[in-house]
Amino acid sequence: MLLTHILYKVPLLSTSGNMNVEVEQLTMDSRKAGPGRLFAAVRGTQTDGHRFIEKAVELGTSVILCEELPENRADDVTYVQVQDSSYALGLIAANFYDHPSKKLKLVGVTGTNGKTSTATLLFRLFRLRGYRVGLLSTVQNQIDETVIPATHTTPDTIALNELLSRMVQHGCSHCFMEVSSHSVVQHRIVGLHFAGGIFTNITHDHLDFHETFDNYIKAKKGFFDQLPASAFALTNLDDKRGLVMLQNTVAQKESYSLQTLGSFKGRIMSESLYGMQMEVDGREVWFKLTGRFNAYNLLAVYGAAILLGEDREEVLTQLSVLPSPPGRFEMVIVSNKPVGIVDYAHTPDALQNVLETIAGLRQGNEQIITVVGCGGNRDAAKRPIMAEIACKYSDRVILTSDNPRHEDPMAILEQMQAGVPPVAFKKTQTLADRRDAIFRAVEIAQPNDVILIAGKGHETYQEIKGVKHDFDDRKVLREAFQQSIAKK
Ligand SMILES: CC(=O)N[C@H]1[C@@H](OP(=O)(O)OP(=O)(O)OC[C@H]2O[C@@H](n3ccc(=O)[nH]c3=O)[C@H](O)[C@@H]2O)O[C@H](CO)[C@@H](O)[C@@H]1O[C@H](C)C(=O)N[C@@H](C)C(=O)N[C@H](CCC(=O)O)C(=O)O
Ligand SMILES: Nc1ncnc2c1ncn2[C@@H]1O[C@H](COP(=O)(O)OP(=O)(O)OP(=O)(O)O)[C@@H](O)[C@H]1O
Ligand SMILES: N[C@H](CCC[C@H](N)C(=O)O)C(=O)O
Ligand SMILES: [Mg+2]
Repeated sequence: MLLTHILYKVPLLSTSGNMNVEVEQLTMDSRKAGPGRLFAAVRGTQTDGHRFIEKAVELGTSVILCEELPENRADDVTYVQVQDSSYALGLIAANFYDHPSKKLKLVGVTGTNGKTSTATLLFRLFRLRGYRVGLLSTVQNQIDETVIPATHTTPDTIALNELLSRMVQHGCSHCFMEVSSHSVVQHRIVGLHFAGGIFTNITHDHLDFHETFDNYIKAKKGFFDQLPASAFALTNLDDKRGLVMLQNTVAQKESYSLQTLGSFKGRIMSESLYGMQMEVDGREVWFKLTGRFNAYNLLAVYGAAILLGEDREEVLTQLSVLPSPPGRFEMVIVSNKPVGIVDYAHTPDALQNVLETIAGLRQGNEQIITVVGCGGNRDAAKRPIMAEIACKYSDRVILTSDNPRHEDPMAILEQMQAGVPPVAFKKTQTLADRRDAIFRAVEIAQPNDVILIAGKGHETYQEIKGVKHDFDDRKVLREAFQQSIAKK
């Protein structure tokens, strides 16, 4: 595509060189630069892409997008100077791929917890309704049946537009995507045309990145601020910040609630570990999902489907057969063994929700045994809080490693231990090896107990010092159950 076409509506500060050059590929990584390519120099958290402009030029790159022009410029290279490279790159990527987001109905889900659950349920519901659908989520990206591994919750702006254009080529009518707060701040979603936005909730997370809770709220709100008037903005009225999100949006304001009157109203009538009965807009429905947090997810999915023009009755019937998304309250059951639950709860709020749900469904004197850890190189403030929550709701707690990444596992565990109240010392144990921790939980459990393995959900690896080792909580738990059967 011609550079001049790619730059349509991009605010430019200056340009130098041939503007009629053809661009065949976009990249923000100098290592992938080369002839026929545009390299966007983006300022990151670790380094500054501007430092690699020379490298990109050496590799024969045709066009450089940057905020500061280098002093020594190559004659055969075109330089485009903009105020903000990542913002400009959003517009450029949308132009380059010919605005795929306008050719399908794109719905974004944002919030601290529930994005994957809500987006995945919407994807499955619309597949069930016979549409061709796309999904961009933490667990995986999908174009109908084709799975494309995900590296981020929200892909970078180039990958995002490329995936959307593949969805359009495949004939997808809808795409449901997670919008992480990082993606809003890093302008990954600039230039996208949304048909709708959903807010789930906001609680403590990612303060390592956003620094203050206010910045974090602003990041989430930034998504609704950029929605067009043709879109719907569906918010959770029961969240303290639900209305703030919609304060400045020009989109059609809609809401859902379990507590007050919203556009979509729900009520839990009864629940068990295996499902729940809800009243949704006056209709009674049994869902395979359980827990108050899932009642919110289901209500958001129902609301979005109706706002997208689907039939109420049909939507509820189809929603009632959907299972939990992978690693979200996923049951691992081996005969005569305790109930195992693998859940991606990796924030204080999520852990509290899951444990409250389990505690609420307890029938008699079953014990709740929780295995939990916290990821390295991520928000450290949540570590003691998560340990405290685990102790509050569980009869036994095993503190273990999540993805230590580049941190010392024991140092993370010490920070978690700081949150264990003295009265809970006796019931708490620390085993840094996650496999050992899961086996230990099975060893101490009685047949009716519930074992919660929290934090990693669908993940199939454990990241230690930059290396991803095979690890799947569900498989390890199943192995532990089987070994305990074999021992008897
Ligand atoms: C903190 C963060 O979000 N980092 C993301 C960000 O990296 P960065 O801006 O820090 O990049 P950097 O390493 O400083 O480099 C700056 C620029 O120089 C370029 N570079 C660098 C080296 C080189 O030799 N040549 C070169 O051109 C890089 O390609 C980059 O464009 O932009 C990169 C490219 O898009 C991402 O891969 C990277 O994600 C890292 C891997 C990450 O872990 N991100 C997490 C925190 C994240 O984004 N998570 C959210 C979900 C959170 C949630 O809701 O749970 C997500 O959306 O996934
Ligand atoms: N609506 C909700 N409110 C609160 N907690 C939830 C909700 N939905 C799910 N959870 C809990 O939070 C965990 C993460 O859920 P999910 O993966 O859907 O969130 P997410 O927003 O996609 O997270 P991430 O930011 O890591 O992408 C689940 O395993 C569950 O314990
Ligand atoms: N998207 C989240 C996932 C955290 C999952 C948890 N298992 C961990 O590794 O901390 C993040 O990157 O912060
Ligand atoms: Mg997610």
